[in-house]
Amino acid sequence: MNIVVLGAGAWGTALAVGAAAQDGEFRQVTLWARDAQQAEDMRTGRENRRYLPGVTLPPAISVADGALDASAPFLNQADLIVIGTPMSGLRGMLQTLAAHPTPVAWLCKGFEAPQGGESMHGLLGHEVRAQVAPRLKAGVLSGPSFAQEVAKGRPTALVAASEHASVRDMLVAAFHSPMLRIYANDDIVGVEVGGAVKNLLAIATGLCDGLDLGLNARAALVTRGLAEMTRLGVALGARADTFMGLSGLGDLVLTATGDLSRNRRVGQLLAKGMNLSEAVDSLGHVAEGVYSARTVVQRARLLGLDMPISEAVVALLEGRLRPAQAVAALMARDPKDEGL
Ligand SMILES: NC(=O)c1ccc[n+]([C@@H]2O[C@H](COP(=O)([O-])OP(=O)(O)OC[C@H]3O[C@@H](n4cnc5c(N)ncnc54)[C@H](O)[C@@H]3O)[C@@H](O)[C@H]2O)c1
Ligand SMILES: O=P(O)(O)OC[C@H](O)CO
Repeated sequence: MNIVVLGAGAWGTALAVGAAAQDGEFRQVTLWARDAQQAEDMRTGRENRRYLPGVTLPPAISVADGALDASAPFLNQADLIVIGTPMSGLRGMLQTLAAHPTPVAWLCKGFEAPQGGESMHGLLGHEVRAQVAPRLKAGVLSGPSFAQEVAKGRPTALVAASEHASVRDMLVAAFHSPMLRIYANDDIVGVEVGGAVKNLLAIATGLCDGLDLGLNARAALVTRGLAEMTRLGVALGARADTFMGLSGLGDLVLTATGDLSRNRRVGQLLAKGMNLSEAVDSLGHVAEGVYSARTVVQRARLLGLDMPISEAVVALLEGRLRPAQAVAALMARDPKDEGL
């Protein structure tokens, strides 16, 4: 099987390693980086020192770079093309691949930043695809997964979501292995809402832990955050049970509690008094929740939904509330019934 991964950040590299390390079947993996210097460094050192240090690139990985052209031979030879960029790179990649017959999957989790001004709202990956590449057979690979653990072969379960069975099947064939279980799901709306909203909630729990508010408070945020995620997803057309799965509850638990999370780290740093741009710059990696949060709230408001935790996170990121004020605002809300 021939797999191409476009984007050599932490997660694209980890999945390239996961696919290339499989025994018993011929695998050729091409890892494309937009930065020629980074690509040369990976070729010579057999390591992605910038984004995934300490992990050796297996021989089955070849590294490509240069301007990405839809007619590049390595793209035409692929059985599966995986887009490993952040949400900010997805639209351009899908435009480039729009006429390709090969199945495509993206890895990014979030809402794209609004295109065309602040009054517009951002889109999920499948909505961007519908706009720019409607004929492309595509889907998303999501679920609880820190790149460093996958690259080291630690047990992980993911979900492959697409409306096309052929894309789900191709993702399972490409990545399912003894250490990496891939479940299939046809609810791409639910899977994408889960991946986007859990990032914002991880900022909230990072803040909660950074302020030392306690484990009770964190459990409350995770549980009521799951209710917000489900509320938004169902209103956008998802199935409620998807939020009990890997891309919903699973990824929320991982990201909201795991110290490898960059989104959680942003919340912890804000709690310590760092400003947002310093916190983001200190990561060296993307934290999608920072860029998606406003769209989560915007879309919830358009649908008439109440999402108080998400509202508090946006107020905090925009500097309208300080950390302690955000907590006070959440606790001061009127009593209500528990349900969704
Ligand atoms: N790191 C993880 O553990 C992990 C796990 C699951 C999902 N994700 C998601 O995967 C996506 C990528 O995360 P990451 O951790 O690999 O990010 P990262 O910050 O480690 O790397 C991002 C990479 O994308 C490249 N890039 C950015 N814009 C690009 C563009 N327009 N064209 C080409 N390349 C571009 C950068 O040069 C960099 O190599 C995010 O949406 C993230 O939420 C990450
Ligand atoms: O480090 P984060 O917060 O971007 O989270 C990484 C993955 O999405 C966890 O599943």
